[in-house]
Amino acid sequence: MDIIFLEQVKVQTKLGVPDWERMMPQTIILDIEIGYDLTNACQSDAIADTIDYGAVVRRIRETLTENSFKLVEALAEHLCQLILKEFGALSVKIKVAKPGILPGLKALGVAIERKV
Ligand SMILES: Nc1nc2c(c(=O)[nH]1)N=C([C@H](O)[C@@H](O)CO)CN2
Repeated sequence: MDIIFLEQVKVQTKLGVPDWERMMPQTIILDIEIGYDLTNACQSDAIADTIDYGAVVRRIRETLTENSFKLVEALAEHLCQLILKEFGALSVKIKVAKPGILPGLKALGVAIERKV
């Protein structure tokens, strides 16, 4: 499977289990691997034959402004389903990290993979 990757994407969103945590946006960091057949794009050199990674980032920022989640798990699932359905990806692997939440560790979060 060919991969389009987006590394260390910083996004502002309202996220967290306690109500107070969702009152203000916080920074999360996303690592995303989008599975897609890039054979045609490699030959044609045409953006129409691939998934425009800039469009994916813009859509992620938009949906994470419009939506608020309690769990990083729910946020990760939402993004996987959006990329599969709206961009025609064959698979999506996503890691969602919340930095600076607990003392003594750099970040925590989840990583999930979904396929069509
Ligand atoms: N598995 C998870 N555990 C926890 C989450 C989560 O999203 N998934 N979230 C929290 C709180 O939001 C915490 O980050 C801050 O109070 C706790 N555990």
